[in-house]
Amino acid sequence: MDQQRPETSVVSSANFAPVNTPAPRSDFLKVENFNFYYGKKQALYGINMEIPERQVTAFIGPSGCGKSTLLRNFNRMNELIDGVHHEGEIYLNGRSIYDKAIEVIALRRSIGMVFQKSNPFPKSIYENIVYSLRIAGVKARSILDETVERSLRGAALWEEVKDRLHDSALGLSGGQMQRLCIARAIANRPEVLLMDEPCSALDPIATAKVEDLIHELKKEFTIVIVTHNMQQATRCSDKTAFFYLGKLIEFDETQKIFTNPSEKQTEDYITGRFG
Ligand SMILES: Nc1ncnc2c1ncn2[C@@H]1O[C@H](COP(=O)(O)OP(=O)(O)OP(=O)(O)O)[C@@H](O)[C@H]1O
Repeated sequence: MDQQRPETSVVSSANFAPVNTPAPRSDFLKVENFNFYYGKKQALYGINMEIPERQVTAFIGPSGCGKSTLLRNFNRMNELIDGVHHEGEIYLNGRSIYDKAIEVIALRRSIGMVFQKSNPFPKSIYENIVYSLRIAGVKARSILDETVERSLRGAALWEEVKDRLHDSALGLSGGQMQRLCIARAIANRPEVLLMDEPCSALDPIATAKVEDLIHELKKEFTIVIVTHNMQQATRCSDKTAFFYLGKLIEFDETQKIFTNPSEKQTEDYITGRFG
């Protein structure tokens, strides 16, 4: 999918600030009449939404309402589960992610994912970052080194680890490991970054660092974050989607959702009356 990246999206390796980037698309990720089933159990019902480019979109809602299921459909991760099927469409930058010409591995490179629990490989910090480049056969030291520095700077981790790049990633703190996983995801220069409760295992200081990072990263990436933390949604996101029982109840500007929601169910949820 790399050929779909705008050619003008030149990135400064120092701060990831885009230069001469064209106007962002309001429907960069587009979900159309989407239903999803685990076997006979339907988990998502008739989802329609347009996720804007280079903004942060938060998914909120009570446990089991389908937030992670939708997130995992964006890079077709759910297809790894036996017996699942879907109806409807998801488009990335105007192109169906189910297009037969699209390789799922390339799609997952374009749509990176960071999980609730950080999952670094039991390898050095350096090797964690260059892992997918090595699989792709990249050998040039200069490219590998540049990718490591760019990605670690992008994940606000470079200064903390630049002198121990060849130490095990497992020796990092929990917050550093999570930023390493973000660095690993952005090493592939994805178009979208999916984050499934990325701070739920972190202390408040590490959480604040990841939230600051999200603000920086949205200059370059389209971000979708699942969170149970209402304050986090208000601090980090531009738009918020509220899900309940597999349905998208309301999707709007974050400020509107949290100050003047249109739906009673949204209001009940954000005021803590259920869920
Ligand atoms: N692998 C699976 N097999 C069968 N059912 C599943 C599977 N994963 C999720 N489900 C079901 O799909 C529904 C939606 O789950 P999902 O994990 O997407 O919700 P969620 O909103 O992300 O929840 P949480 O906030 O607790 O992570 C739930 O009823 C859940 O039990």
